[in-house]
Amino acid sequence: MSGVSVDWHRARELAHAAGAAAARPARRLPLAGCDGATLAEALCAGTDLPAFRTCAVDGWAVRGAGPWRVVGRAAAGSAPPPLEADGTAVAVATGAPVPRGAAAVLRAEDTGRAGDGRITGRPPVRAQWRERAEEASAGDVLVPGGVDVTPAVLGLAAAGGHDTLPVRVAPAARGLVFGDELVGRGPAGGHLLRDALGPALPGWLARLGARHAAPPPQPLPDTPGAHRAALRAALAEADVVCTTGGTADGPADHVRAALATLGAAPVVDRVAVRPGHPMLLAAVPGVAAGGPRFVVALPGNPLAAVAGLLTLAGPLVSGLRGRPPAPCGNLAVDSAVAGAAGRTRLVPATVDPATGAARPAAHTGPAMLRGLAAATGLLVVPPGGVAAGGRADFLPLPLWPGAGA
Ligand SMILES: Nc1nc2c(c(=O)[nH]1)N[C@H]1C(S)=C(S)[C@@H](COP(=O)(O)OP(=O)(O)OC[C@H]3O[C@@H](n4cnc5c(N)ncnc54)[C@H](O)[C@@H]3O)O[C@H]1N2
Ligand code: MOO
Repeated sequence: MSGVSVDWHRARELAHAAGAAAARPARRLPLAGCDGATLAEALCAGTDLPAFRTCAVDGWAVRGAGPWRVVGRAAAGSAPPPLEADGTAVAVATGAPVPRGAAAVLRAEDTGRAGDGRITGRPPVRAQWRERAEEASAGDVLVPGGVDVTPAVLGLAAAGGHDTLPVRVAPAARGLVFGDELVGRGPAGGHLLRDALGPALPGWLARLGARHAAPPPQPLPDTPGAHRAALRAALAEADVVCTTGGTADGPADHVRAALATLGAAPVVDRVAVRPGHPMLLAAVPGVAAGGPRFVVALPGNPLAAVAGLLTLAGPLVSGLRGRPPAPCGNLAVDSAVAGAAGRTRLVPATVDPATGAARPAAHTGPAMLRGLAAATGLLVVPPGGVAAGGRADFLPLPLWPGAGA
């Protein structure tokens, strides 16, 4: 595989389009299986919310002027007796239907008892009930399609009377870390380096909106055979496979050759960006029914790998989930940042809460994670650089599961 470096913004568009074209059809799943999926259609209220006029306090539903004679009791979940005469009251619980004929509901603590046992008190100015349909009428759109199913959306769907939802489930993802020089535990030292990507990949993929089954990847050998075998196995179970290392053209860089043997077709091969230039997105047809699967090959330098994740894997996963890619903001930048000749530069940065300006982090070399760990986004610096006080695009880091990029 070979190719001309693709512009950074264009690479994100191509990755998103590839994902969107391969998005699986929506499925109707029980609520218990929908957390973290994407709502495929608008969620509409199946009933009025609330479905009936509901007591908002524990106390007394009354009719006419007091004092009121107690004629019955309405527990939550049971049909209340009606109030048929002025001067009568029914004991009500929060959540019970307001009895027919009630003019008011009084809080228990605002009432007393007359000597003959009748209820005394003054009806409140504000109704102590929830009006039928005050939150929504049956058929109203509660949540638009295309958004994340969060626990709040699940609760709302249940309140609206739904047992299932039409969703696109999060694509399955698998990370593969290659490098003979890597150790999976303990300190770096001698000629060995601690793997900084295996522990991070599942979390990054979850934040992009994909599911990574445990356990985190462990380092694999830098051999053509190990690449082929690991890619084959991972593609059999995951929609998106993210590899790290072996993307350059050195003697131990095997990912492109391994992908060629699997019949993979490049979607984006090398991006005009620093760090992360040798990144690759390829589609692998025919591995499973229902559309191609994808390999995102990320460079081994840790910050370059994250740059690749946000450039290619983020928009790809958003497309597969039936969502748009995360938009870049555009911020003032509080100090000058040099450009990289002919390439976009991605620089970890924070946003100054007082001024709203982006502040480039320190320690942002391709092999460093220190600047990224403190950052909330990547500043997208054009090839000509940006002057202090100038403006640049800013891609927020996905910092919570499903946030997307
Ligand atoms: N002759 C060329 N050399 C390089 C080029 C090039 O175009 N021509 N590109 C450079 C760029 S840019 C990058 S980025 C890297 C890409 O390297 P690879 O994807 O082939 O990755 P490796 O060579 O395996 O590793 C690079 C670097 O990162 C360290 N590494 C790898 N994996 C991990 C990990 N999981 N945790 C921590 N560190 C890791 C590895 O030890 C190397 O130091 O290539 C440049 N070279
Ligand atoms: O992509 Mo590399 O990280 O520019 O050094």
